[in-house]
Amino acid sequence: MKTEGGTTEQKRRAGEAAAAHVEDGMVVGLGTGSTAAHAIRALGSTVDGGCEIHGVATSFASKMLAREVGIPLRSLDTVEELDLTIDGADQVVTETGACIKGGGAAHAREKIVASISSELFIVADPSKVTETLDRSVPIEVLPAARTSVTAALTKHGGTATLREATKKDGPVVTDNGNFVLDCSFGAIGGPRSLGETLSSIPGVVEHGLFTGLATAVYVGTAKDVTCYEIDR
Ligand SMILES: O=C[C@H](O)[C@H](O)[C@H](O)COP(=O)(O)O
Repeated sequence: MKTEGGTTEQKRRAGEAAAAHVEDGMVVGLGTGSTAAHAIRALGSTVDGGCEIHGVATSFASKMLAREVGIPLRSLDTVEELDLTIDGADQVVTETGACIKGGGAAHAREKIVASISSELFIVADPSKVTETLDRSVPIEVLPAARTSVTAALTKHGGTATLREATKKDGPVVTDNGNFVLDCSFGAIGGPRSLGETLSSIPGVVEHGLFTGLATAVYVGTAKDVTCYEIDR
């Protein structure tokens, strides 16, 4: 599992602080990645303690971890709404909650789950916090559209690279059977409008720019956690 950047302790504090808000009866979106995994483990302990919740996984990885720690699951294709989702980010602006996600190629399902959640808590370590988003944006594409989408991204000022797998020959294949283009735009001044542009390109399944979704950002440090509440 990807662990670049912050320390395990920072991630654990953020994940556990967010998980502490889960209450009996909630349906909870389970994010993907090394930081969200700490929240999933904390929720497993809550279930062990008698709290009755259901989880909705955003990836095969989070589904396996949720099963391992005993969280009862509902399938994403059966739910209309969720109470709360806890998820990580590759980069986040704490003032607005805008973030880049998809370092683990899970952003398509993550965005569906976030979009139907009353609350979205982003959990992060300090290395993820920025004033301006400027990392590459992961873009999930239909395999047949990788060349046409790459050309469209170039026209929009981006430089796209097909994400290669590390322990398999060829490209990364997402849980949905698609490819991922990592597209650099430099500093992103208007993430919402860039997101709308990306969504309009035929063949794009989903992009990793999340705007207007987060309701709080939890940033864990070595000693404590800071919570930034977002007015969305
Ligand atoms: O596709 C993966 C997700 O968007 C992750 O939530 C994101 O990459 C952050 O992961 P991590 O907490 O491991 O840095």
